[in-house]
Amino acid sequence: MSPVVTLDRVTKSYGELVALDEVTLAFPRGRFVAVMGPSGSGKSTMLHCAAALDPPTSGSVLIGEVDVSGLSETRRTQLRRKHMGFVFQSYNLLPAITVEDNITLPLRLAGVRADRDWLGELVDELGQTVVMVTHDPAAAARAHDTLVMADGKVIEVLDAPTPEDLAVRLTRLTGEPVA
Ligand SMILES: Nc1ncnc2c1ncn2[C@@H]1O[C@H](COP(=O)(O)OP(=O)(O)OP(=O)(O)O)[C@@H](O)[C@H]1O
Repeated sequence: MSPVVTLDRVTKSYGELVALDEVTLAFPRGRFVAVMGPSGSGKSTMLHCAAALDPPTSGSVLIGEVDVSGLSETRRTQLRRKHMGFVFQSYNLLPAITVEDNITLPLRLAGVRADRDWLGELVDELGQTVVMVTHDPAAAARAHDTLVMADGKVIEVLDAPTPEDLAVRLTRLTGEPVA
């Protein structure tokens, strides 16, 4: 069963730049959550902190009961391999293997065989949590909830928005029409 991921006042700074600004939120078990927002709003930074890829500058990240913010790189890697699957934008995918294999790669690196019959039913049947960063309102509208980010903050949490709702909100934020 996938754990709930909780961010409590998580800030990530790169020098003077505050990429993530005191973000507090929870990714509940069994939810499919989309993350939208203008380029540079902090979507990837938030996801990297939530998935224990990067440690926050301040605040805490809990994966289940475990506070991962102060863990060593080695411990974070062990935790990721057990609990997380990743599909990055194309530059980070391994092109020779399938999407399914990309998702289960961390599990297999940890020496665990993924049961093929379980894959796909992940969210609805097994309570897996899926977080998807996208610029596509139609893709985000397939999620249960959509987080909208701007300037390192989560400015809205929308419950089952339509693609049109999302396009209007993003156009307001970016000043450019969203397809
Ligand atoms: N490793 C880094 N070093 C310095 N600045 C960074 C680093 N990673 C991200 N940033 C900065 O942090 C801010 C947030 O970046 P982030 O990649 O999280 O935005 P994003 O919303 O995912 O953008 P995009 O939609 O373009 O992928 C940006 O100003 C970015 O330049």
